[in-house]
Amino acid sequence: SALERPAEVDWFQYKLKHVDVTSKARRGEFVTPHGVVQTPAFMPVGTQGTVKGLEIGLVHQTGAEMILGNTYHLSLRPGDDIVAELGGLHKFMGWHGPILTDSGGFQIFSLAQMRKVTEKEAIFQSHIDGRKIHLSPERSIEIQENLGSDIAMVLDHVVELPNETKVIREAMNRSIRWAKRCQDAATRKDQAQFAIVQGGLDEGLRVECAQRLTELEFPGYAIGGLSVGEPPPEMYRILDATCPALPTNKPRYLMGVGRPEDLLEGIRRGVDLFDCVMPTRNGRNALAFTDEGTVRVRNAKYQRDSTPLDPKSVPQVAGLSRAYFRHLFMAKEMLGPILLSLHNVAYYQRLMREARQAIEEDRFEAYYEQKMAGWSSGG
Ligand SMILES: CNc1nc2cc(C(=O)NN)ccc2[nH]1
Repeated sequence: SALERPAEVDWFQYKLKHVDVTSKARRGEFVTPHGVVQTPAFMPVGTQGTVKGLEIGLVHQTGAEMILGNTYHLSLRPGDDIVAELGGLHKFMGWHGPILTDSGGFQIFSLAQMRKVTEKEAIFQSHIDGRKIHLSPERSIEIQENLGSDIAMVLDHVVELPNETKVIREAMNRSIRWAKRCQDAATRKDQAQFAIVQGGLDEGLRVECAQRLTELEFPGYAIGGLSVGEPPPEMYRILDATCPALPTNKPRYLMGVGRPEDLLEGIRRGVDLFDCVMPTRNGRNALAFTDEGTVRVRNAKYQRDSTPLDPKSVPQVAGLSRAYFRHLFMAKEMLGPILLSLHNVAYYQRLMREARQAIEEDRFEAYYEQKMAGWSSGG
């Protein structure tokens, strides 16, 4: 209702609240029509209108404030027209907080078969039934407006790495032209578009791309085309070059990242927002994140281990033994993937809460050192 929705005038204004004196870590917040997002923040991925394995109330319990939906998947099934007819994605999945939808650019590169990219659009075959799909900047925005997300990502041309500089530059230039076309295609005032910086692992291209997209004055900026197999230090090198080239009064979103250590490495370089399938995908595959590193709960050494997986986890998990988790996965019980996905998403949210607190108290570097030491301790 109007009572709960923040005033329109505040929508999508990023407020930089504090910069940690020991690093480039930022504490901020931004307002969307479905609520405020405290940053740094991690978005659980809800690809097909569900954060896999988690009833939506559990997603809320973890402390997540914004979730991600995939344009490519939802447009194929059930269809963005059907979601629109049923009141939009918030109502469809029962999540009434902020939603960010990606544009499909990454799925073209990572998922679809027989793809062809022209100046007009990307053409590819559905991975569900092989149907030919045309995805243009205009169509991507139309889908995201049908879904009714609060933040829509522009459609960009993601190319695989490593690649020739000429190919990366041409894809980057096309992505900038497509970003403008997305801006021109917008019809909803209650949806903001974030631009996406591309440019491969070339610092010069990344800075040029960031500058040219900044001139188009988007409310937020993503750094895309990373975490696609490059060594982590290469990703950090690109962040070192790209973050300073982006406006300080707009959110910075690192797409598809990452492991807990990648989140802290991103935050200390000035990144505000993350999304990644790792907490849920690894949860389904019996891998738990803890302050002492990852725990493969199927490992035989846990067969008689009465110790809790993580005493600081959510109540549903904190009292259960490692032996019980091993049993659930060995017995292929559904509860295994469900509880470990819940634990991992809650772990990522606790990490973000601790990071926000550390930035406010100007001790982020010390917090970073302490977490890195714990993760490499092999607990
Ligand atoms: C898991 N790695 C990973 N890299 C990504 C890059 C993009 C991107 O550039 N979209 N335009 C999106 C999601 C990603 N996930």
